Amino acid sequence: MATPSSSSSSAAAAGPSSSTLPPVPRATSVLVIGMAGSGKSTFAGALSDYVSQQAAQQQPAAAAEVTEETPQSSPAYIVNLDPAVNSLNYEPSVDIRDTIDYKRVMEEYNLGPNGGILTSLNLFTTKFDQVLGILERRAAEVDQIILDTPGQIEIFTWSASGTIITDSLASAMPTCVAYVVDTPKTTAPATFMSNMLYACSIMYKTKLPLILVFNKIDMQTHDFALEWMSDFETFQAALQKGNATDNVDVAGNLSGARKSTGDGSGSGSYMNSLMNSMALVLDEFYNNIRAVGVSSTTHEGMSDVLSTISAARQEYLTEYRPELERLRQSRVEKENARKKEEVRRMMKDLRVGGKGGNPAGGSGGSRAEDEDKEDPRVTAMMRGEEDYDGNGTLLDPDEEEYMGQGAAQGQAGQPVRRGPGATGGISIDDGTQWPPAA
Ligand SMILES: Nc1nc2c(ncn2[C@@H]2O[C@H](COP(=O)(O)OP(=O)(O)OP(=O)(O)O)[C@@H](O)[C@H]2O)c(=O)[nH]1
Repeated sequence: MATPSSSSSSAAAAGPSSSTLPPVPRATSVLVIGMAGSGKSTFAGALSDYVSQQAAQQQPAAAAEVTEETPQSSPAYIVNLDPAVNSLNYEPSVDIRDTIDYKRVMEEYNLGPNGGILTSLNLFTTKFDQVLGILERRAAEVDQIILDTPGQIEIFTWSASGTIITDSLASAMPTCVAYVVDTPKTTAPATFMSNMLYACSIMYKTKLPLILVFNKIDMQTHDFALEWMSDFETFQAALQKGNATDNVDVAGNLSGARKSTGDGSGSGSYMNSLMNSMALVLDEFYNNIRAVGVSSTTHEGMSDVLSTISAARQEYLTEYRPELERLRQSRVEKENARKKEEVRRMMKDLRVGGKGGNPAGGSGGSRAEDEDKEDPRVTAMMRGEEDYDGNGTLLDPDEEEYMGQGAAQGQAGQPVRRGPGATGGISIDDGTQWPPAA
């Protein structure tokens, strides 16, 4: 839930009105990503329920002192992006299954289950601009927009459609990734390390604030994970207790079949030393990452999740958004420079063989000087200062307006004809003719 303080700081971070980005909306979008069965859907539904309960509790109390500026909590908005899910523990506001029939996609394209999910997501992404339009409207009314992703993690994280969805969302509103970890299944050092490397790669790829959500803490506390992340030596000690793939219970005892050899090397010594090195590499990741423990079934830890989402929103505003703004600005500048260069080349071409007049505004100076000068008409058109019909609408060549424009430039009120059999050519009002007369 975005707190009042986060809302006001969002407005401040929205930056000057010259920003090329849309204003910062009230909502934060949360992309729920995680390994199959980690509890993504259960977590998405639980988060939404929790936000609704909070809203219900807060609103009667706030009713007496409500002003127009008071931000009100409201239920989250959920998007289901998993086309293959059978049943959900929440009612999605937007559901990929309403648009795409995953089983039919499999039949039509002769695909297996994963190919079917990927193709369904690709097809859905072609409509994502419409979905984004809906989400942008909703972003003014709710605090959270939760997106539940497909079960197979790589279908979303390593596909073009996943990237398009993530990037579009992140350009429209504050966005963070909630990386859901199945805590009871992560007590083996090797599984833990794999999960952390995956989370790190997602953060690296999306560049978005990431929250590690240790789920299912009703079954297994996540304290061991926090300890491994904050103290390298405890992770090393867990490795030395035995094979890296053996589970370590809460008290640090091995629960796997193979027990420690007692010599401290463990049976997979190459793997252990590799993981030792990787744990050191991940140190920087651990130092800066936000981690929370939650039970999606009992709602334990949900309030921590909400405050962590608020912190992630702040990180988006202070780090991701300025970078996005800078990239947009440089893209706009490059595009303007490209257009300017094209116009300059076009004007140069028009001068070739032209009679006397210089459409680029030259007036007898050297050619190099003329090339550097801007034609005021062109400059005005590029800046949109002149009455210029370049509004993106395709002009119908048969329409009067178009013929009229030609007629103004053609001979004796005759429209200019182009293409095969054209006789008029292009005439510029200072007398230059293209193509030049033979
Ligand atoms: N005990 C407990 N079980 C949970 C919790 N969260 C999810 N589960 C269970 O874990 C199983 C998988 O949960 P889902 O929400 O379907 O997981 P998912 O990641 O969305 O699954 P896929 O999308 O199919 O990969 C279900 O049986 C849930 O009931 C939790 O916090 N505690």
